[in-house]
Amino acid sequence: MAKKPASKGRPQTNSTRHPGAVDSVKGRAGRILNRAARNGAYDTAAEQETAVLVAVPDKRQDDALTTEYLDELAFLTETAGTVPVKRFIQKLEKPDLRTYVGSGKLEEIRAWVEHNDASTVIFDDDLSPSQLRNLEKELKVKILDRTLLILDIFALRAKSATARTQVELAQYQYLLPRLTGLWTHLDKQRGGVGMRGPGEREIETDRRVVRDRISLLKEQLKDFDKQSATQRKSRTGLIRVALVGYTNVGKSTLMNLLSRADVFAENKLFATVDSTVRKVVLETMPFLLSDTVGFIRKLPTRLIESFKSTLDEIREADLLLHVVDISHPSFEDQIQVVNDTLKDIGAAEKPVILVFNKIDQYQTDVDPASHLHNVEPDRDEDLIHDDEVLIRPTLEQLEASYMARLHDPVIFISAQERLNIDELRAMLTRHVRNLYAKQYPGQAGFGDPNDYATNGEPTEL
Ligand SMILES: Nc1nc2c(ncn2[C@@H]2O[C@H](COP(=O)(O)OP(=O)(O)OP(=O)(O)O)[C@@H](O)[C@H]2O)c(=O)[nH]1
Ligand SMILES: [Mg+2]
Repeated sequence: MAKKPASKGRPQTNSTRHPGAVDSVKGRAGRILNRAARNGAYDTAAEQETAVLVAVPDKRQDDALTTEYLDELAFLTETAGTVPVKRFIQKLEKPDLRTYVGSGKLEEIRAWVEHNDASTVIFDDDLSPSQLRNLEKELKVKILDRTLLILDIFALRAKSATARTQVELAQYQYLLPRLTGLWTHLDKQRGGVGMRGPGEREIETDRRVVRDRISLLKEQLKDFDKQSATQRKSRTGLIRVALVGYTNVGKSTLMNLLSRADVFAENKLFATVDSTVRKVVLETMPFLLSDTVGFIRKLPTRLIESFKSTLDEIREADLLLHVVDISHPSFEDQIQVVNDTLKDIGAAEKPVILVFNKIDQYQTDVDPASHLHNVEPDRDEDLIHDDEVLIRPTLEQLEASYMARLHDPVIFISAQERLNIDELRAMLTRHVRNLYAKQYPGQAGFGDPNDYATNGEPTEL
């Protein structure tokens, strides 16, 4: 039996957050999207829901890694306001082309879902349009994949017009190839073989409506880009520093600390979707500091690209503060994901300070499955041992090895407990000063805080 989730006190989410489904796309396309949302096909948070998590690791994938990936999926699920209750794992050479898992495992999942009345099944990889359709048909509950789940959290978090437009664009781009399948499916249901429902031409018209919407959103984003480019021009003459890193590592906490700003920080994934820029003054030297959206593994490049305006903050930075949560069991993996993403967006060559955060929380033995505790394991797979702990090197050992190994400057801090913050400030000051000397030689302006009329206080830009 599944452990029933405690739903009391959990946040209730009851909106259909798919954007165009309800209010953006008019006409038949809107109605069809709307119906899809009502059917639950793309609605990720109709009410307090329970979710089954499914992973299909590569046969060679390490079991501890599978646990960590699933743990992250459970954390994402919780962040989206859904309670993960059960996990299924199937090791395969390659996911099944038709239904992602094999037919035996699919039957197991179906039986469990039916017996326990779960409302959603979430897959840890992206599903193809036909996999999504087949799984919906077989399991008869809402099917989500990783991208859709992340998009849903983005939609929940995005506040600024730019961020909302970026999320909406990403959602439509995700949806477009899936519409064809969805409609064919609905049409078939209605008319059966040889049905004379809406013909190809009509479907094509509907798809065009969605494509038009995508073009419109792209145009809007271009306007936003122009505005922010103008804004950025007015800020020339100042060195730009960007906080980057995996999601939930403490970027916003550090931003608040360094700039005395009030940026939303929370123990949830993707607390920050909008980027924030502040002017910070250290030892009378001003510079710009921006807080950005966190990265995560398996984020499709297409999705990253719709966040272009946000990522421009990173691309145009003179220095990156790469924040790492050293207390996380897979922090090294996370560093790699961030470096790969930086490469993807063309920001790999920038100077970096590697900031290892959360040293207060560092333990030598860690549980790699903190979010999976109330999630019933897959009994058929002997992969996850709940009492499994990882034994790690001491913080001193790690510090020594990272200091020796990396070319980039490294610092170990706790933003929350304010450990080593003065050292970080000093390091940052040194680097920013050098950048000024290099980029604005002969310009001594930053020595006088009055030049910038900030009175030493951070300014919202
Ligand atoms: N123990 C500990 N917790 C920290 C530290 N720094 C931040 N946190 C916590 O970690 C969580 C995430 O912090 P955020 O500052 O929101 O992280 P972020 O990198 O901005 O996250 P996203 O915007 O979601 O990508 C919050 O609950 C913080 O309170 C630290 O030094 N030690
Ligand atoms: Mg943040």
